[in-house]
Amino acid sequence: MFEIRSLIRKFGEKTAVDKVSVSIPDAAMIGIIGRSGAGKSTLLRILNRMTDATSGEILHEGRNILSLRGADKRAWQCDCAMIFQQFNLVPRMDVVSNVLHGTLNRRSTLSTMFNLYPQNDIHRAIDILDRLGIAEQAPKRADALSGGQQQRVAIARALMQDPKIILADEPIASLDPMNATIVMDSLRRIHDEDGRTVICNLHTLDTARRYCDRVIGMRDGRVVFDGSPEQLTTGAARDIYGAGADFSEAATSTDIGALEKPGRQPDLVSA
Ligand SMILES: Nc1ncnc2c1ncn2[C@@H]1O[C@H](COP(=O)(O)OP(=O)(O)OP(=O)(O)O)[C@@H](O)[C@H]1O
Repeated sequence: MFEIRSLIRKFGEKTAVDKVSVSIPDAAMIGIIGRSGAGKSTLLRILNRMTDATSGEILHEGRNILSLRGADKRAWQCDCAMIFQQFNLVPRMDVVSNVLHGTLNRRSTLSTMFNLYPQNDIHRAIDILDRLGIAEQAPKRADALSGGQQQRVAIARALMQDPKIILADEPIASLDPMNATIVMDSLRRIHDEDGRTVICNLHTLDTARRYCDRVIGMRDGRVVFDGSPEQLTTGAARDIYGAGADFSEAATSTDIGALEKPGRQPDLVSA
């Protein structure tokens, strides 16, 4: 479990994250929603220590992770893998080498320079690709794959780090509905089977409702909603998006919502 306390991040006059306090239990599957500029990416980047906070604390196992330096900071970043909207693969490199990049933090500079990977790591990378249904793509160049396949390679690279937490920043924003479903199914399965915490920034309500056990809504840097998908009514969504009475859920939905949610009753949504 980790606890975010009074987290603030300012960019000049702009407060991107404004006194956010949230507890994240172990093995959680959480969706963060909110309109563009609400502070979702900045929050995830602070969690992973890619961006510094202006003030506040993130407590984990008795330590404030915002104070970690050097090897301790790198160890935290290993425990806390990040997935991005644009996949961030090395396009001209083959798939398996991209996945092996997930081990960079624990390898020597020399072995990295000469692309020398232990046999065990190569087998593990292929096993992870197999788990994600793309083992046959292993020898191909990353840029020869579809967007959905590339995002699964990025997930495989994250799993190579054996992280406790996966932070996914708009992981399906560049994908068509079918590939978005495959990627979200993969993240949910990783959570269910491995007990890893998954925190996803999502810009569509239906995806958050369908895949997450808890939804956090941000508006102007603040947390304005924190509850179950069932509590995320149209009225609550209207508050999060700062919309008027003419707020339409369709504007924040993909076709994923049209699919039946596995093992759940259809969501009852009322204003
Ligand atoms: N490096 C930066 N320099 C200046 N301002 C920034 C920087 N990063 C973010 N911001 C500002 O902070 C606010 C929050 O941005 P952030 O990207 O966290 O929002 P978001 O909810 O993730 O939006 P989106 O879905 O569009 O990515 C925005 O007003 C943004 O312009």
